[in-house]
Amino acid sequence: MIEFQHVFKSYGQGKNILADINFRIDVGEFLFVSGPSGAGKSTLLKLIGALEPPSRGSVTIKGQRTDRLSARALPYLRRAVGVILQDTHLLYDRNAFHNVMLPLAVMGLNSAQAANRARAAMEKVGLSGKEDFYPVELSGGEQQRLAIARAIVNRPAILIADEPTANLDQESARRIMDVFRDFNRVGVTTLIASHDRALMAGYATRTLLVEPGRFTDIAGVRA
Ligand SMILES: Nc1ncnc2c1ncn2[C@@H]1O[C@H](COP(=O)(O)OP(=O)(O)OP(=O)(O)O)[C@@H](O)[C@H]1O
Repeated sequence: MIEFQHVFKSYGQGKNILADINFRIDVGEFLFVSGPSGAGKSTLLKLIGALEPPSRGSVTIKGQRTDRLSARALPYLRRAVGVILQDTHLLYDRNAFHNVMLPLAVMGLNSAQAANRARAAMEKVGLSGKEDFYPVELSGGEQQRLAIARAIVNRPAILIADEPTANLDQESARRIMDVFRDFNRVGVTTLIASHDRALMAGYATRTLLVEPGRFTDIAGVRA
């Protein structure tokens, strides 16, 4: 499903953030991406989402090498990965429903089909009834769930999230994690970068530990 072979990543002329990374992830796994700030967790997730190319080595997602895809094929691969970045990138001048509808604009669905999908996505994250709310009218946890709804509306096979529970209280954080767990239970491969090991222990079964100059693949949630 996801395979890294001898992956190196640097930005511009800078030093390697990731060096000689190798791992495989099977369909349906739930992984915790851990490590100190600035070590490269977000970079690892961006390589999986085909948002950044590797500097060297190969990243294969669903049987396709991201560095060998044409500019036309890349958006199709990106649609297989639901991405929730640290900055949720919600559009603040559109209501919740229209934020979720956005990724469907390029899918060729008619408007009734698209609206049904968007409503279903909002229901799955517990935001039914908030369709008309603007992002500023939602709590931090609700904004995160809205970002998740937008990420899953295309029914991606892989979900990656960068610190989705940062700045949330324990209860809201658990609620977010339960949303990910429910998607994972229906087969979505899930990777979450977090600083909250205790929280992740209830969900993930494997840890990718990204430290400066070191990468460790650990069974269970540790470190
Ligand atoms: N687009 C970019 N251009 C140049 N350098 C970058 C870019 N993105 C990240 N970096 C650098 O790469 C390093 C790793 O950043 P990354 O965001 O992957 O770390 P992280 O482990 O996710 O950190 P945090 O936990 O603080 O989010 C940092 O030194 C950062 O400054």
